[in-house]
This record gives sequence, C-alpha cells and structure tokens, in this order.
Amino acid sequence: MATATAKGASSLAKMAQEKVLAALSSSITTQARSATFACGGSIHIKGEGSNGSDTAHTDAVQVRFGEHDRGVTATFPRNAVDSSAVDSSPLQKLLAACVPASFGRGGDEVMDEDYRKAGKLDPSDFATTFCPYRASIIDVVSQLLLPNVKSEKDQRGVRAELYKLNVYSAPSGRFKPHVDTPRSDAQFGSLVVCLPVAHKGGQLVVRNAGKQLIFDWSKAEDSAFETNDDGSKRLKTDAVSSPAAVKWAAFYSDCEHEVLEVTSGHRVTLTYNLYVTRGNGHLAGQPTVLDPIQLPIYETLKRLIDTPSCFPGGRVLGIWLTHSYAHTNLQCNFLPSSLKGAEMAVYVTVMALGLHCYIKPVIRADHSNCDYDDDDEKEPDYAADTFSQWEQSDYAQVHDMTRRDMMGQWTSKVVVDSKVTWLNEHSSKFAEPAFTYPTYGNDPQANTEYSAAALFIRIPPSHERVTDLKRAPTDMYDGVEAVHEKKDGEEEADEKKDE
Ligand SMILES: O=C(O)CCC(=O)C(=O)O
Ligand SMILES: [Fe+2]
Repeated sequence: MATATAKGASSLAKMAQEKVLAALSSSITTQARSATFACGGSIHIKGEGSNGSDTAHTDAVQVRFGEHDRGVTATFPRNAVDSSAVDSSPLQKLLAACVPASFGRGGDEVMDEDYRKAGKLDPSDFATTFCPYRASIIDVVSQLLLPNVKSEKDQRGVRAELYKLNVYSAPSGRFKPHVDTPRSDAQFGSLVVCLPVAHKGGQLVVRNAGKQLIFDWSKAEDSAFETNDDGSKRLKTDAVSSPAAVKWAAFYSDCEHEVLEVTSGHRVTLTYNLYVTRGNGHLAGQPTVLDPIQLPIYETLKRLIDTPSCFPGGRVLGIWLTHSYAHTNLQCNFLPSSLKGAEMAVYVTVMALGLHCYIKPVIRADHSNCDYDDDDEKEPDYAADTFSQWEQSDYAQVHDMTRRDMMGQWTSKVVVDSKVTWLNEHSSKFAEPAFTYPTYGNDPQANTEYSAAALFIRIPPSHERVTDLKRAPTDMYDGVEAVHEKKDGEEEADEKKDE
C-alpha cells in the first residue's frame, strides 16, 4: 500500500516536471512574447541599509515642484527633516500640488473616481533626479522586452519619456483594468517606477494571454525606518535585510493592467512611455541633435561642390569602410545607420549637402600575383547593389570561364575605375567572406571571395551642382564622365572609351 502511494507520488512529480518543461520549452520557442510580457525589479537607495556590490543602487530620489519662486524639493525616502512636521512636509505639499488624474475612454479624457482615483503632475510641473537610464532599467528593458518588438530592423534602442507623476492614496486610490493608449506607433510599452513611500495595497497586476504578474511594492520606506522620540527617523537595525528601494515594472502596451486599491499610505509613481528607436550607434537617417554644418568635413565637401573646376565632369568618390560592420551578416548589418566615426560624419554631411551616396559590398581584384603591362586590361573590382548574406553558393567556375563571367553570377557590376576616385587604401582587414564556390578544373577546389563595404559619393557634373543638386540619379555613375589616368598622372576626359 505504502509502495503504491510512493509510486503514485513519484509519477505525479514526474508529470509536474514534464508539464513545467513543456511550458518552458513552449515559452522559449512559440510563445516568447507572452512568456516575457512584463518584467520588474528594485534598486536600493544608496546608504539606506543596503550592502554588497551585487545590488543595483541609486541616490535618494528628489522631486522638485511648485510655483515659480516657491519651489519645493521632496526627497524619497523621506529624511528626518521632512517628517518632523507632517502637514507641511514636502510629501504633503506634493500631494496638495497634484490634480485628479483622468484616463482615456473611447477617445475622450474622462474623470471617473470609481474607475481611477489618483492624483497627477504633468512633466511640465515637476522635475526629478531619478533617471531610468542611469538606474540601468532601460538596459534591462532593452534586453528583455525589445527582442520581441516588431519594428524596422535597424530600430533597436529604447527611449523612455517621462509621462506623469501619479499618487494613489488610501482610501480607495486605484486604477481599474485598462490598456494604455499608445502615444505613437513607436511606443511598445510602459514603465512604472514606484518611489519609496510607505503604503499598503496598490499592487500592479499585469495580464497577458491568460497569465498575470503581480508587482507588490507595498513594503516600501517605512519598513526600513523607525521613529525617534523627537519625530525624526532612523534606520531600523534590521534594515539591512529590507533597505529602502525604488521598485519598477515595465510591460508591453497591449497588456491589460490595473492598480489594486491602496489601503493605507500613498503610492507615488513616475510613469514613462517606452519607445523603440534606432538605438545607440544608429544615427543615420533619423533626426538628431547633430548639426552636420558643424562637422569639420562639411566645409571641405561644400568647397568641392561650390567649385565648378573641381571634377567638372562629375566623379564618384569611393571610401573603403574601416570598421567592422558585419556587412555579410544580414542579421547584424545595420548599414548605414551603424556607421562609425569619420564614416558617419561623411555620410551625414553628404546627406546634408543634398548629394547621393551608396554603400555597397565590393569584391576587390587580387592584383598581388599579377604583373600588368600598361596595355593589359586590369582585373576589375566588383560591387553589388545590395548586401547579401555569406553563402556556400552554387556559382561555379568551370575551366574556361573568365572571372568576369564567374562574378556575373554574384549580382555584381564592375566598378568603373575611370569614374571612381578612391579616397583611402583598401585593407583586407575589414573584408568578410562573401561567398564560397566550387571551381572545376584538373583539380576541383572551393574558393572564397571576400567583400569589403565601401561608401560611394556621387559628385554630379558641375552644371548639375548649380541647377539640379536634388535630382535623384539613376545610379552612382549617372552623368559622371569617365577619366583615364595618363602615365604622367594627368587626367583627361575620355567619354568614348568607356561608354
Ligand atoms: O501605477 C501603476 O502601476 C500603473 C499606472 C497605469 O496603469 C497608468 O498610469 O496607465
Ligand atoms: Fe496604465
């Protein structure tokens, strides 16, 4: 009998384990998004009983508000000075400064205390020292929530915009179930930061696809403090195990959520809208605080454009990119938005001047083993119009095939040497495998071609620079005359030879 019970128990345990494994596996594979629809944590306040370097810390949070010349600073957790005269404490003043918070219903802003009872301050009416970036919350959100946000491939950063300060006070402070109104297409979530102010209740409940997460922040400030005889506060001796902390939660915009009733104290929060952006190092093409006119390269390029005798027949300026851009990995290739340093400076300057530029993978001819006579036709470089993933290709070079025929299989065009001036030296350091192909001959082999990313700037012919700089060219060679270098280094226009 006893054995049968033990067996039953162990098979129950096994079933439970399999269920957990199945749930985990489906979370990771099919339902990644609903598995991590929200996340949260806490950040201890520096010096408030927290110890150890493995916990995140922030300074006490200050909130400044109030009319001109009558500003008030409230500090959280409240310090001894704050709490001595309760009625006139900065927290009380903050509560008094808040106005009732509305909410959106059917496109209207509605006040209904039964649905939402809270106070609010707009960001124009207060300032805070709390910074979710400095507190590393945005790093966590980027890593956990962002991977499942559908967006353009090069939109990969998070921008948090302060939206409101809210106070939910007992009795009956609450916000019934709702879904936040996204402020723009780029908004993917909301962040709530709860300041260390004593309260009970007020749990944030976030729901998604039949699951719910409860963020209970009610053990805030007062658990870490006790009151002295004179009304001031001191840290409790057991505060090390429960230091004052800022608590936070972030969740996707389409998750239903609610704030349960606050049964004592005040629940003070900062809320932020979370937007997906191009992220760090993804500058190109988005409005930025950068003014290209202030870049050193601007004047140089501008002078070239403004001088008709500079490349009168137009020119293509080529720049080999000299950082690692993983350009043959389409998953990581965020060009041009991930351009770095001088290369980004050139790109934004070119854009600001209304010129056109092109970033392409180029397969450089290997001239190392060739000894060309002046009359020999040099093996050309090839450029593709678009980037492609490195592949083990089906392209084949059979015994009598020219390199040109072979390269024609890679969607490539010859780099027209007579129209391009390279501004820097090619370095194989930044070349990446473009494709590998079999070669058939006496001795079948596999060969790999390497491409390097290059930026081409089209300098239009001088007549077009005055009249028609904004005309969209058909390609980078559009209207550019060919120039063949003479032996003595002089250049001359020679359209017939190349066209
Ligand atoms: O305070 C919270 O936890 C959530 C508040 C909320 O849902 C909102 O402001 O829309
Ligand atoms: Fe909400």
